[in-house]
Amino acid sequence: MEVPVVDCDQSIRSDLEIARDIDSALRNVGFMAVRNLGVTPERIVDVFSTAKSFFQCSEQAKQRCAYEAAMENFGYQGIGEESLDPSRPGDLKETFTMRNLLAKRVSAERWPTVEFRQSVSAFYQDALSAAQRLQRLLALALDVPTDYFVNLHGGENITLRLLHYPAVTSDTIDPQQMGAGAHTDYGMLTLLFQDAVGGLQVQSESGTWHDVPPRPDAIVINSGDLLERWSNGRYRSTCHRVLPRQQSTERYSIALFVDPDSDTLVEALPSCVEAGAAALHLPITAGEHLQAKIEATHHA
Ligand SMILES: O=C(O)CCC(=O)C(=O)O
Ligand SMILES: [Fe+2]
Repeated sequence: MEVPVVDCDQSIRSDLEIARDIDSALRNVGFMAVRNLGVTPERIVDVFSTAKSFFQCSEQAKQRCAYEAAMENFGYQGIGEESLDPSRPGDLKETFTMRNLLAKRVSAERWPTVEFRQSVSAFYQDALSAAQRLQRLLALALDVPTDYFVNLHGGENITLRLLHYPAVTSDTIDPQQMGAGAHTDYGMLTLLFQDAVGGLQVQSESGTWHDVPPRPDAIVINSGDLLERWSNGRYRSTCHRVLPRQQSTERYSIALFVDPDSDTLVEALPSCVEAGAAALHLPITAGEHLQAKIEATHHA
């Protein structure tokens, strides 16, 4: 199962052609590597350097910005505090999560530094523009008005997350532990920026795991549970995981979870349900799905 590469360069292809490629990638794999979405390499380098400086701080400094509650979904979580696969022990990663980060909901002292906040905010804005471009292409593929998805994502559940997978030795970890346990993403889309180390894997329908090799020029994008529901199963919310960094180098990645506003009722779109057939799932509000998932995976 290869993750298809999709080029979004509008100067060489029409939106319709790009939308067709996205449609085919999300149908077949649920993951794609997307080039030319408009996030500049400089912006990406800057935010990775911000993430590195933060995770290199002392445990005490990081704990000053500790995550407090799933309802808020903001702050630092240390190694083992989350199991993306709740049947496994805690993930071998540390994270800094920022839901709705431009909304100034949390007080200034819960941010590591002013520079950190500026760097992640600038990155967030660029990554969000890229996400909105994809949402408009998906609206074309799914035959809804251009801004259908953009309008349902005002930001209250859009979440930026910095991730650090430290190098670990096999004698100090539980053999059941993963960098990130097998899971599907909860919302509409995830944009994932990864460094050159690798470790992300996607699962095929037969259960086999396949590497998603890092590409310096592409963003990894996958469809989540709520897009699977909107599309009545046409797009897959593919299970994925990150291997632990055993006896090797550490890894950094950054994810933007593009999740709908809580009161959005997510139900199969007419273009995805055959005439006379029933939809695969009952309608659900985005808020109930997202909150239940977050609460099921957090230990602390
Ligand atoms: O770090 C990665 O490559 C993937 C992380 C991930 O799948 C997630 O946080 O949902
Ligand atoms: Fe994920």
